[in-house]
Amino acid sequence: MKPLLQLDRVSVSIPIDGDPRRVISDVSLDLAPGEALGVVGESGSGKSMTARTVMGLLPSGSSVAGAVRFDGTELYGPENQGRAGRSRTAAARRDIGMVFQDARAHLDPRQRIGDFLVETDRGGAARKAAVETLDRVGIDDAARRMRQYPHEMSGGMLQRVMIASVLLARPRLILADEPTTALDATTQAEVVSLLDELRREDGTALVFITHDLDLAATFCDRVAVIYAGCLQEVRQAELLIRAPLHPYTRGLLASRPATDSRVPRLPVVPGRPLSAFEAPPGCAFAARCAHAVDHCHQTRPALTARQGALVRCDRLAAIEAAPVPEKVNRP
Ligand SMILES: Nc1ncnc2c1ncn2[C@@H]1O[C@H](COP(=O)(O)OP(=O)(O)OP(=O)(O)O)[C@@H](O)[C@H]1O
Repeated sequence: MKPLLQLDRVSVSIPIDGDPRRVISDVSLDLAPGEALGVVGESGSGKSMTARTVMGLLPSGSSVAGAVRFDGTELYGPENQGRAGRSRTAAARRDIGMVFQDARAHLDPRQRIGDFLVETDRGGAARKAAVETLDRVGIDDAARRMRQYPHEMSGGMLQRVMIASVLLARPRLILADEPTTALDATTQAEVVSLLDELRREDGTALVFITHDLDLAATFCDRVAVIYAGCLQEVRQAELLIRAPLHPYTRGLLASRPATDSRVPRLPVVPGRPLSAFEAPPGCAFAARCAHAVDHCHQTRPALTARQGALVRCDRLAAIEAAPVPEKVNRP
């Protein structure tokens, strides 16, 4: 099937303290219409920047190499030049919605929910659609809620409002960037189930960005694991959990808490995660990898097809001899 979203060897640099710094390194990913893709990695690995690249929300002075295509239209790339290119890009992006981590930070505290959802010059039909959509995302008494301000609602409700605002634009792709991280565990589960239900009903594709590999694997068809701005493994979700290939994926799985989702996550994988611009020339993960040999520190592995996965590791033959890690219980 023709991909809806395609990242083709995408690298991104943003200005940090005045200098261009690489935050995404050579990422290639395809997403089919209606597919849910989890993007998982530790803090600073470039997950948000990947979504921001697709949305055109990079800081000014950023540069993008490679190509990003949405439904055949280049959002970045050699074809996307000049005024005509920019207007095609803007039109294509109207079919993409984004849900951010902290809904409250994206809402104007002085604006009523109804005015946020419906531009003032739009008529009664638009208001009716907004009320229906609030109802659909599980907000009771939606007509009354339209008149309320953000401070009158909980974080979970505001995230539902954000989801409603995205749905009102009838997107074909939703980018959800840690949409539940700011919420308590019960509300988290409700919001994730809601996103899952809505996208299945509407046939919308979803990119679900999270630290939580289990959560991504539960709700997504495939999961991409990213480290230091670089795609390390992408695979069908169930297989990735059951038979991870990359040592980093194995490490993420081994260091998750056993069952209780209220327990804070253990620090994943010993050592500190790196940003792309800090990564050494060889394998970005080599410094933290128990299987690394000299070669790994010198040569960056290519993304290679293996057992239905794409994986970036030159030591797989050696690692396959090692057992899949068990869950580690809390001390
Ligand atoms: N506004 C910014 N100014 C400077 N550096 C930034 C900015 N935003 C992100 N970065 C840097 O870009 C790199 C990638 O960050 P990104 O936010 O994409 O990571 P992430 O995987 O989404 O992390 P998190 O889970 O913490 O949100 C990191 O090194 C981060 O420090």
